Amino acid sequence: MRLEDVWVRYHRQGPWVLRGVDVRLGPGEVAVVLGRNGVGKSTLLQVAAGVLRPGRGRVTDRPARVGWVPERFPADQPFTVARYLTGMARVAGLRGAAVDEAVTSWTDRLGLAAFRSVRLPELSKGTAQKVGLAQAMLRLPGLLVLDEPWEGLDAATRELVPELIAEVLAADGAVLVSDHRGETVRLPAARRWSVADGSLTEEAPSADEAIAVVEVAVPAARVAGTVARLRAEGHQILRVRADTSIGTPPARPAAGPVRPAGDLTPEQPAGVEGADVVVEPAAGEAR
Ligand SMILES: Nc1ncnc2c1ncn2[C@@H]1O[C@H](COP(=O)(O)OP(=O)(O)OP(=O)(O)O)[C@@H](O)[C@H]1O
Repeated sequence: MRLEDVWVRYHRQGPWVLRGVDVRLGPGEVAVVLGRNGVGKSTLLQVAAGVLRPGRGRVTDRPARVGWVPERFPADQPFTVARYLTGMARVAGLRGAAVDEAVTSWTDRLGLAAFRSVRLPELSKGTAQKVGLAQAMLRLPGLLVLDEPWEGLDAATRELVPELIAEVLAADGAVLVSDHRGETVRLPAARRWSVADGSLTEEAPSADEAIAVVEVAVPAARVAGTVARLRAEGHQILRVRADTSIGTPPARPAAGPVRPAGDLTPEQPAGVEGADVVVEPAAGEAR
């Protein structure tokens, strides 16, 4: 997705909140939008999500499926949690049994099972925020936009946010997230975009730290999950390769043909006995 020379103001004669923002976010990338209160972070996110049209400029290559989680979930709607999420699943294009499956699985995962028949206006702010997260994830989005997602959430759900982000990234989606609480230390691999005076600047990763490469061996069946988790923790995945020379548990059944080293990608881990994941810590990570 790309923002091309994006200008935004809220009134015809009002001040420009964003002035000529030009930035690109690729598949599998996460960016954190930083800046002081009122500087325009939410404005930028709304433009990226497609809920606000820029006065000038344009957004190109936005993925078809966007998950948008506003800073405050609009809970003043006369639906129960289940009715609302069912409707949102249909809006997201799910049909038949997939609708109930998605609603059940996301309400379970976000601790909303006990609230399925509760009306939205009766929810606490934190519970309503969880409904906001659930509706964005009902169908895995190609772009997930989260405005201050940690705000008002309980500790367990705060822990879950990086996991959801990792799942979108693992499927080659992109994620944009704003943060003024410093919670995005949980996303050390994220690009950092700073908004000030209507402009966006990207903070360069610190280049003065030594980098080490760590090789990790995992069962082939767990490669995709391991890669997603390491990425979410901020590590850069350099390579995934098959390696039969590493001690294999004797009870393990013989596998199919083993691909040569270098033949695997994190997205295509199948068909090997075991695999090495070579990771490198993200720049700036404490060691
Ligand atoms: N709907 C609106 N109508 C008029 N002005 C608005 C509107 N929404 C935002 N603004 C103004 O645009 C500017 C940027 O607001 P925005 O919410 O994007 O900032 P922010 O960086 O996300 O702030 P915060 O960290 O407090 O959420 C602010 O001056 C704000 O008052």
